[in-house]
Amino acid sequence: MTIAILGAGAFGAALAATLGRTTDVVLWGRNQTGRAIARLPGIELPETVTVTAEIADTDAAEVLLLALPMQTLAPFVDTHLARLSGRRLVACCKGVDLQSGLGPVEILARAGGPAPAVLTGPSFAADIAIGLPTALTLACTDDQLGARLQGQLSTPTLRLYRTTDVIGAELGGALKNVIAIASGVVIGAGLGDSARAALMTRGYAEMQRLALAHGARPETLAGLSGFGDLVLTCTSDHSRNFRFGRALGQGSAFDPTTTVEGAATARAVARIAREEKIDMPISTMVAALVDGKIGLTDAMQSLLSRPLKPE
Ligand SMILES: NC(=O)C1=CN([C@@H]2O[C@H](COP(=O)(O)OP(=O)(O)OC[C@H]3O[C@@H](n4cnc5c(N)ncnc54)[C@H](O)[C@@H]3O)[C@@H](O)[C@H]2O)C=CC1
Ligand SMILES: O=C(CO)COP(=O)(O)O
Repeated sequence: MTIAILGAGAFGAALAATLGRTTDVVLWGRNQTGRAIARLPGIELPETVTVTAEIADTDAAEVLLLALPMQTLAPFVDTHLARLSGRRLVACCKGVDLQSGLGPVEILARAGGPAPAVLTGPSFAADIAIGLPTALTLACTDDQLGARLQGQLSTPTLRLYRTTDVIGAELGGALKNVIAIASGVVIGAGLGDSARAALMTRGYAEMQRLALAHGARPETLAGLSGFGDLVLTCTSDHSRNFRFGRALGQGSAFDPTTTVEGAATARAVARIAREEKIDMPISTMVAALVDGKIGLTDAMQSLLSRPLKPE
């Protein structure tokens, strides 16, 4: 069997590195030259991985993993619709499309193939690539297909759990990035670990509020794709979302070419919360901070002065 990975960034390359230990992989990057991966330096891909800049090389693969930044997914699918049509697709991105408010699986469904899946959960690319133990969620509404993918995409060090709750898995992965930015802000502004714990907990409450309103199951939010990834991303210096928030909190510069999924997703979530009247104070504040519509002091004041209420 051959698996194709579209997107030779950090996550795509990490998946290629681990999947290449058990199967043939084609890793496609739009500007890829040679085998070195710019976004994941120092990783040597196994011989089973073909690295290419020619997208037609992915045409024979049984499964296609799309490891692209969320805001590029919809235009990518539209551009390559004929090529993706009817294929077995797995989204490997975390976020909400700013333009449409859709998650990655609904966007992949445009290609009209078997039920698309999403692979999400707590994992840093660098950890997966060097074979450190990692557990992720594979979500697919078709459980038979999900079970097949679970087997095909698990490796000795990458353990996949399965669910049919696609909405819950997608929203957990999208929303935790927004809360990770907020956690970074708290740490960057010197507010301390206690404040971060409070923020993560209240952030988790608002993740659940939005996800359950959209039909997610609570146990999915409590699993790897929700709680698990929230913990990882809010507490680790390896997270780009956390580091971006920390730079905001410190008032320091941040490399604008870094992929920070939570920034656009915060804007999308703030809009959804407003339209659907769902109380999402932290995500709304992150969107305002990212867009420079509010300063740090006002943001903190506004969160701390909310009416007291039962937990
Ligand atoms: N890096 C990590 O540790 C993890 C990342 N993810 C998710 O994976 C997704 C991708 O992130 P990374 O690989 O980390 O980002 P990255 O910044 O390392 O790489 C993104 C790649 O996408 C390519 N790309 C951008 N726009 C494109 C387009 N229009 N067409 C084709 N290629 C395009 C870039 O050239 C780059 O190679 C994100 O949604 C992220 O949340 C998920 C788990 C772990
Ligand atoms: O999603 C991730 C970990 O699960 C990667 O986090 P960052 O995108 O914040 O680096």
